[in-house]
Amino acid sequence: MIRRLIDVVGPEQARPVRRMIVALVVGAVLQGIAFALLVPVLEALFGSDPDEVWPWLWALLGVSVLYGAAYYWSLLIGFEAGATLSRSLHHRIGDRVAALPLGWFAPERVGQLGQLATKSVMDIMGVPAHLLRPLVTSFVTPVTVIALMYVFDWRLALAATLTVPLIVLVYRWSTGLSRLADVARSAAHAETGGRVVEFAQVQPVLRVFGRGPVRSGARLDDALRTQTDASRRVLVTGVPGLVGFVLVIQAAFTLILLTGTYLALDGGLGVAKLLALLVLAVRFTEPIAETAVLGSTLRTAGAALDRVAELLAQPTLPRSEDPKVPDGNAVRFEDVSFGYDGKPVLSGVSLTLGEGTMTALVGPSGSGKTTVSKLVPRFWDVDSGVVRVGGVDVRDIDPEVLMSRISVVFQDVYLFQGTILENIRVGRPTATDAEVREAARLARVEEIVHRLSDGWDAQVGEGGALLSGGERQRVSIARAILKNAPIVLLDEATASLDPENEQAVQDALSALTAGRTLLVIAHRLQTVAAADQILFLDEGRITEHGSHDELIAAGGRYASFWAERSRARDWSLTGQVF
Ligand SMILES: Nc1ncnc2c1ncn2[C@@H]1O[C@H](COP(=O)(O)OP(=O)(O)OP(=O)(O)O)[C@@H](O)[C@H]1O
Repeated sequence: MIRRLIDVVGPEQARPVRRMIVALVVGAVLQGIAFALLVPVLEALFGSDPDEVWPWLWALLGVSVLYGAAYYWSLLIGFEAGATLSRSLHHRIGDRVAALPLGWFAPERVGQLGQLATKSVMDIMGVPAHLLRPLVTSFVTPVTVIALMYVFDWRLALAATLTVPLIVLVYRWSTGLSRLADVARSAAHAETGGRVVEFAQVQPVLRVFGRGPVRSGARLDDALRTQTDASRRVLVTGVPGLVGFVLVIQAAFTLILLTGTYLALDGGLGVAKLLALLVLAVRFTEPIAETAVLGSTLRTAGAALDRVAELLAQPTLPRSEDPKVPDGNAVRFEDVSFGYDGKPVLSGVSLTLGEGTMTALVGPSGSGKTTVSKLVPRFWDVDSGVVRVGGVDVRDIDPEVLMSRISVVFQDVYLFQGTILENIRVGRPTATDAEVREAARLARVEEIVHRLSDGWDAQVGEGGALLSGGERQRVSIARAILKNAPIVLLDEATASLDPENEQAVQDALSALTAGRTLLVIAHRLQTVAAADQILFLDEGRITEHGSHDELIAAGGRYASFWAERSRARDWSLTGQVF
């Protein structure tokens, strides 16, 4: 646990943790010595000359004062270590997150990250202040006590030593039992959390289809039942372990008691010394018994450490040692293959997006269109082949330079809590107010602003919840216009927009895309018709490419698709139609 903690906080922040451990060990040894001094104190008190007690009493007082000082010192370091730990963990998590490839940020990961930066960090912060002390004390104090017992009576000390392996075994057995049940309970908690969210999200769909909350309610009920069962299992499996551990400690004490009584009856041990050693034996077992209740807290902290360690071990986006500057803004894929977690998605894709031209990418759902667009800004790196921007492998371009050349407009637009202007300014934080307003005008965001009661100061709500889908996309296009990057990657909205919004989005796009290298994942007839070239992607391969006329003349899948869709009135190039 301590080694994992030091690994996670990093070597430079490990010093306060190490100092804390030293303070705790010193404190625990002094505590053990103070307990052991009770033996000569009691012996002297019950002996023939009670005055002999004074030197021992002074020694006990001295050790107790030193123990108090060590305790105070460890408390101070504990608080300092907790604060340093939280700062260092947040920095390390933040640095790693900033260096992770953009593809890592799937929605579920973002949720986990929130948990990690709050709850897991809190759990780890508590380790120095609340866990290290009992952990160190429960080990070091009994060891000191046993070692000093050997000074007073080796036979009783031996009896105490013999109980140690048994205590360790039972401790391992009891924590092993609870660990399995704890894991099941954590999984059940997570599942219930997910079902509660689903239960809330699915309400509109179920009610619209007249089903009521029955099905998802049943799933939630199942999850709650599993959670209750898992919690009961924690008790059922945890309690025997706990009771077993307490019993073995009692047994250890009884063994020492019996040995001592036997030795006293035999005349080999004085009653005063026996009493004193029994007091010592109590001090030997007490700290160990206290660790029994720490099990679940220890596992929680251990799990938090594992989660943070896992994030810190995520590979970051490799940066070139010798970055090159792209010459121009054409984009080329050369024999690119790529897969997610070993599952191939693109194989042998070669394509060219000429500088200042528009390319429409069409194909069935799941054929890999979005993946193609995400390889350009290095959301992921290719498995084989090369993606080039301006003739340079994107892996050899400084990531900031690469991103400065690319604007991305996805379907799922995220807006920050704030005003519309603040949201547009994200495109180029150094832009003047006039530039931001001009971008807003070109993307037809001005019209939205006029409709809102607070005008430009209106808040968009978290995630842009107070705007419609089409309006959010217009704000996102305004951001891209303000950024003024020469390469634009655009995932055209599949969701139907009302005619007014649709026209506004089209106008906004025209303002954004004029004269740029444009890759558009096309879903609308007019977009495909306007493209300089069309690429047809099927199962991760470009199966057809050319202009609209060429592809129609070739009579391939694009042509049949075209014929079919031309018959339909409100058509779209989404996957279901293929
Ligand atoms: N982050 C990811 N992790 C794992 N698999 C993924 C990920 N993103 C996409 N995939 C898988 O890769 C394949 C291609 O997905 P992609 O989104 O590129 O297709 P698409 O042609 O854009 O589909 P659509 O038109 O439906 O958006 C799909 O099978 C998808 O399930």
